[in-house]
Amino acid sequence: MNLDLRTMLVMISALNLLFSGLLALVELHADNIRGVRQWAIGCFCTGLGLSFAYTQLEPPGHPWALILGATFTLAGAGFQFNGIQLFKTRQCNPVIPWLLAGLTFLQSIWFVLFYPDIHSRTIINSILLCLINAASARALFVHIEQPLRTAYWFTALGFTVLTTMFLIEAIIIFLSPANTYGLYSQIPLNPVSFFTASMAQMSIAFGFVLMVNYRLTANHQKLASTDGLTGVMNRRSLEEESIRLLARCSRTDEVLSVMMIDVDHFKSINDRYGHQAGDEVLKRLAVVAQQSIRSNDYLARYGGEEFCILLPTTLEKDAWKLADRLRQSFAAMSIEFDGEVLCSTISIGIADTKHAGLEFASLIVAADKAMYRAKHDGRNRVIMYSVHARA
Ligand SMILES: Nc1nc2c(ncn2[C@@H]2O[C@H](COP(=O)(O)OP(=O)(O)OP(=O)(O)O)[C@@H](O)[C@H]2O)c(=O)[nH]1
Repeated sequence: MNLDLRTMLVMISALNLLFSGLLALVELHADNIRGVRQWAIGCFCTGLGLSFAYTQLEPPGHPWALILGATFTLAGAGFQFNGIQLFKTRQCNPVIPWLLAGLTFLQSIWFVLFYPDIHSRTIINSILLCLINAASARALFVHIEQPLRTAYWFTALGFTVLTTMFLIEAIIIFLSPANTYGLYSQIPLNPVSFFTASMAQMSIAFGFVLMVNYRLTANHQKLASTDGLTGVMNRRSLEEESIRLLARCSRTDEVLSVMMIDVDHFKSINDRYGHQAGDEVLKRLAVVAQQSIRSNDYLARYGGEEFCILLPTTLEKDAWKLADRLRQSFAAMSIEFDGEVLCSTISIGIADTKHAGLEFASLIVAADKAMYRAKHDGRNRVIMYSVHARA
């Protein structure tokens, strides 16, 4: 197969410029997702660098095209690395692309203008590209939740191919006799490395878009399953979770408890201190409740001033102890709002699968019954369905 270097170089530089435009468009609408701008700049620099390199395919190329081609390509790889760090919400060092560009610029000037040596120049460039691409691959080969992991690893694969390719290139050029390597020389290394780099660059750009897409999907899923005021799960996702947990209970004979929590006289808090003060009480209750439960329990805002907690592998009487601790912590709390100090209490009803059955609806009805019994008995207390509320 006779691969034409010029066509490949034109294609890959045009694709990189196109991807930079695409990523710039993605950036416009990817609110809160950091790093996309760096990737757009990175692709632009790489595209520009490769366009300069193109002019070298017909000797004699202009020395400044050589120098600028390498400089922009290295800067592009640096911007891509920084974009990954920002995407991962890590600190990034803005100096990295400039440092890589500066180093490449200086060594290229030296080995092009003052001491022409294509071998040393290409080896140094290949080593720098190998290192920065290895750093990008390393940053992406991490264990994170799916489906983002697929996108990370797909992109990391592109960087790994580039790393390996530049390493092999550096070794081959190092071992080859002087004056036998050139961008335009007819050696098998050039078409192979051009083709591999083109494929890798393309998969990296696709990988970036995939990463943004999966991050946006995850953000939307989180928004759809979270209560906007308190940040805990909403009723819909609690119901989804309950289906899974109750199916496990029926398979394994495990027990599950449900806790319904309702703020006492909440209407009068709203009426006396205002709706925002009421919101603050709900937020503080969510925080205390979250701190009181285990990592495998589920807290959700069930509606208005009502919260619900699912407690897997917990009997009613054990849930009672936890609920009473939560009731006491909340009652002891003073909530400052707008110069006023508010105190509030909660009533809690508890039911478990042993007494109320394996249907989510029947568990909620039972826990609600217990909670209304707590209200009826004077509020600020915890009632178990099996003991006091079963009629
Ligand atoms: N601030 C605020 N108030 C809410 C929210 N959702 C519901 N409410 C209010 O919560 C109040 C609930 O009042 P009620 O159902 O009468 O109950 P209560 O006053 O807590 O009385 P008991 O439950 O019997 O102790 C209503 O006034 C609702 O408007 C919310 O998100 N924020």
